[in-house]
Amino acid sequence: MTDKAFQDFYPDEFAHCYGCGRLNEAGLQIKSYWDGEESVCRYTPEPFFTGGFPGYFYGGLISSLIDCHSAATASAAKLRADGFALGEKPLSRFVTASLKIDFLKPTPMGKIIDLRSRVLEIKSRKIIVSTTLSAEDEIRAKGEAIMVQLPENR
Ligand SMILES: CCCCCCCCCCCCCC(=O)SCCNC(=O)CCNC(=O)[C@H](O)C(C)(C)COP(=O)(O)OP(=O)(O)OC[C@H]1O[C@@H](n2cnc3c(N)ncnc32)[C@H](O)[C@@H]1OP(=O)(O)O
Repeated sequence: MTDKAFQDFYPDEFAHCYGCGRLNEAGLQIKSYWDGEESVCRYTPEPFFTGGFPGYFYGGLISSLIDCHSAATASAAKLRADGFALGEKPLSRFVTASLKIDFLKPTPMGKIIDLRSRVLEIKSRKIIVSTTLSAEDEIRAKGEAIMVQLPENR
């Protein structure tokens, strides 16, 4: 058992992403954890991440959160599928091959954003992750990401 996040187990060279890199001081530094078969991430948007209407969250950041949480979920799911626990070996790095976002309802600023992901498919280097983004207990956006594991030599 560990209270560390998935992103804490990325090797340093893969820890500079704007959304999830723990070594990117100007980044969002999101943190993802297992909750049974789902992964979770909680984030409160900074006030300047406002979208086209005051009081609502910028859609590009919604996409970023879903993207980075999905990538971390893919990495952790691969480790788990290979029979290892978090911390037993560094996570493999997955990158986004495809990302589809449905914006279902506006997302209010100033509220905790709750991301939940499930793995739909693991096939060799490819993992498909489905994610919901909620605020105030309502789903505001959904995403489906195709994540591909970087080959060792990249
Ligand atoms: C320190 C060193 C760092 C070095 C980092 C260098 C790289 C950094 C790059 C990251 C940047 C920074 C990080 C970010 O910012 S992540 C966000 C931005 N993402 C990127 O920049 C990724 C750019 N794309 C690529 O590098 C390649 O296209 C990847 C690696 C994704 C796949 O190319 P690769 O040749 O490896 O894989 P493959 O062709 O054998 O496909 C494998 C499987 O995936 C399926 N598939 C693929 N694409 C799609 C698609 N669009 N829709 C649906 N499915 C797709 C494909 O059908 C197959 O499935 P299946 O047929 O087996 O079922």
